[in-house]
Amino acid sequence: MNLLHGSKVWVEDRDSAWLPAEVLDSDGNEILLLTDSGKKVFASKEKLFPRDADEEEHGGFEDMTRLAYLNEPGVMFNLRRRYALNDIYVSVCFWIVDILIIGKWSGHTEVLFLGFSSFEFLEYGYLIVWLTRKINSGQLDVCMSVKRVAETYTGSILIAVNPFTKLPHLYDSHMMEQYKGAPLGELSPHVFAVADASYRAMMNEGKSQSILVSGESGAGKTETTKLIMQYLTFVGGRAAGDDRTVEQQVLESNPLLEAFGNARTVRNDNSR
Ligand SMILES: Nc1ncnc2c1ncn2[C@@H]1O[C@H](COP(=O)(O)OP(=O)(O)OP(=O)(O)O)[C@@H](O)[C@H]1O
Repeated sequence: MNLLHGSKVWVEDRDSAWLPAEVLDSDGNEILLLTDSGKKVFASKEKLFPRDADEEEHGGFEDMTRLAYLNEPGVMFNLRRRYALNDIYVSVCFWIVDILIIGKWSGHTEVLFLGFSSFEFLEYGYLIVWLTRKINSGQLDVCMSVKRVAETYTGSILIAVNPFTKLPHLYDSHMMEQYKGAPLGELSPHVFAVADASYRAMMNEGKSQSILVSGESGAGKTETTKLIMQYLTFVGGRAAGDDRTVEQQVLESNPLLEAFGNARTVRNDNSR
């Protein structure tokens, strides 16, 4: 990592977890930093993370893979910025980026067609590393052209930050209508987008789908699952021969769900 005078970094802090800071002096074993709050602190090189100060200007990225540095403080800061605007959902999208490379090897023109995951591509400058390795090992003499030819969507993780407050505008019928049939990634990240994608996959492929909702106690798993069920009842309609709507049927099963395994935890007094 570049630690010249003026380099932007993240430094660990006991109260705020991470603080934005700038390098003042990197000559000694310990790096001297000036935090954004005006404090001078020393920190060892291994404990610092690079920071892109330009990204701090706007309200955060919907897709975390757009961050210049996908490190812990960068991710936390992005979530915090979006949370401050009541944008509680953020996605981490995976794409396969297809790259066409034209190069020369032993006087012959070589055309290579390669697929990189968006993570490799964005986080590690993987392509540069890969090309350098090819050239160093004599597998490529000259690289003449590199072109990004296609991007294929492969999967997505949705991160939800518990708002601990009611945000009805996020879940009303207008919102459900918007996400109905919209390709994943076209609209802002949302639990309805994930529910819709799995519903479409089930209908189109005729196969069962799974949505994994994971998090610590009190993170919002039960609320998220209820929202998924609400959305599925909205798009699912009613089974032939049953007068009850799917929504009625699911809601009728809720007291049963709630009757099992209720146990208060330190993080959640409504744990189940
Ligand atoms: N999307 C949301 N909107 C508003 N409030 C929420 C949301 N998600 C969670 N909450 C709040 O957080 C509380 C805890 O959420 P929830 O019961 O879903 O957690 P959990 O992950 O299921 O916890 P446990 O593992 O302990 O059962 C809820 O009672 C609710 O007040």
